[in-house]
Amino acid sequence: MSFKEKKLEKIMIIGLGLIGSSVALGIKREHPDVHILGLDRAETLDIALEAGIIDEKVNELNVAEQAGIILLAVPIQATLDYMEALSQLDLKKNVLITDTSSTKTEIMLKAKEVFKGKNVTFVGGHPMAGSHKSGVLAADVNLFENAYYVLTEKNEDLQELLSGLHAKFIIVEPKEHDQVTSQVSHFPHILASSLVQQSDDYAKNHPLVKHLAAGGFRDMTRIAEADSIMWTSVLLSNPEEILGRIEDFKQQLDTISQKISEKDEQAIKEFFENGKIIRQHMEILKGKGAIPSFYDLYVSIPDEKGVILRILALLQDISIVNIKINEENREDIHGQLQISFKTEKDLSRAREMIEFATDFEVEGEQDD
Ligand SMILES: NC(=O)c1ccc[n+]([C@@H]2O[C@H](COP(=O)([O-])OP(=O)(O)OC[C@H]3O[C@@H](n4cnc5c(N)ncnc54)[C@H](O)[C@@H]3O)[C@@H](O)[C@H]2O)c1
Ligand SMILES: O=C(O)C(=O)C[C@]1(C(=O)O)C=C[C@@H](O)C=C1
Repeated sequence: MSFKEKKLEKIMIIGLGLIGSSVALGIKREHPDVHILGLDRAETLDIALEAGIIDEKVNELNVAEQAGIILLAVPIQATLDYMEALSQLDLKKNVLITDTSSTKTEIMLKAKEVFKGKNVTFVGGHPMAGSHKSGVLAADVNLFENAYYVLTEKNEDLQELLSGLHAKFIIVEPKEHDQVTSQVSHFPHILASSLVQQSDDYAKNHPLVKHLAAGGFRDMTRIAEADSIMWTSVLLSNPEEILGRIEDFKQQLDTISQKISEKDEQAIKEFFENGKIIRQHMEILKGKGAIPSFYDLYVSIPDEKGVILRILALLQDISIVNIKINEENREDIHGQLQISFKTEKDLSRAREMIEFATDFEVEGEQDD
């Protein structure tokens, strides 16, 4: 049965939080006539129905027997439980099931176990975009714009269904996925939470810690606000790879500790130079990875009345996607205006206008 025929079927999304709701919005953007069944807690479903994210609330899993495609967007342990439960139902012939979990090895082993010999196609999925926010109220149709969407295998129907997310599909083996995400996602979340807890301990004798933290600390710790249930599930689902990253990081810290103890100026300088070059050449800075997902211009602004309106007036003929003010604790700079554009051309035009009309420091995509 092709997607077109499946599309006449109902799509079921289990878990209408940040990811499930954002996926639903993306599906509807491209396929407004798809009928989406939603399963979640009652209050979440009420919001999702009211917001047009789903078309029908369900509170029984066996309604899945009506669906041609089922998408799981709940924490990993719940995903595993649902896979088990779904395998016991009389699902549609050739039903397509996919998940969004932040790990893949455990999920794919489960799929092999419970759907073996059944008329089910299970494709592991993982959108490499998200937020520290959670829940249906955090839903964002643009969440996956320009982000990678990992699949464990190519599937035309699924990719067509999800085409409205405007993500880039990439096929990755489950084990490799869990190794890579342990480095760029799972371990960073541990670091962020450790850093804020270490700082909280230190603040007991140094209360100014809670006041003097600036943009660097803010950037490093945003994800410490992420959902504890989700991240507990992630760590328990990928323990070996994550423990390996922790051990490796301990060695990194030991190395730099030794250079500091030896006051090895050259080695310390190379340490930071190396980090700078690596970060500048990572895809995330080019808007090709998940974040910042668009083309971002950073304008350092003085603490002057009306300065932001003045900048936006200059850009009134350019399409702006998002504006953010990042506070800075620097003496001469009140903050940094982060202006996001959909295209590099818009960013370049905006940069030219601001540099022509002001003497503000401007940085953008072009800066390698
Ligand atoms: N948050 C991110 O940045 C991100 C990014 C990519 C993938 N993911 C993955 O997406 C999945 C969902 O994460 P999220 O960020 O949307 O979390 P979330 O907390 O925003 O949403 C989870 C939703 O699932 C519901 N839920 C939980 N247990 C349930 C159950 N047993 N039955 C029905 N509904 C249940 C919750 O009520 C909530 O609405 C997770 O597997 C996570 O690993 C998260
Ligand atoms: O953007 C964020 O806040 C995220 O944490 C998203 C993020 C990550 O980058 O680690 C979190 C979990 C996912 O599985 C994928 C992406």
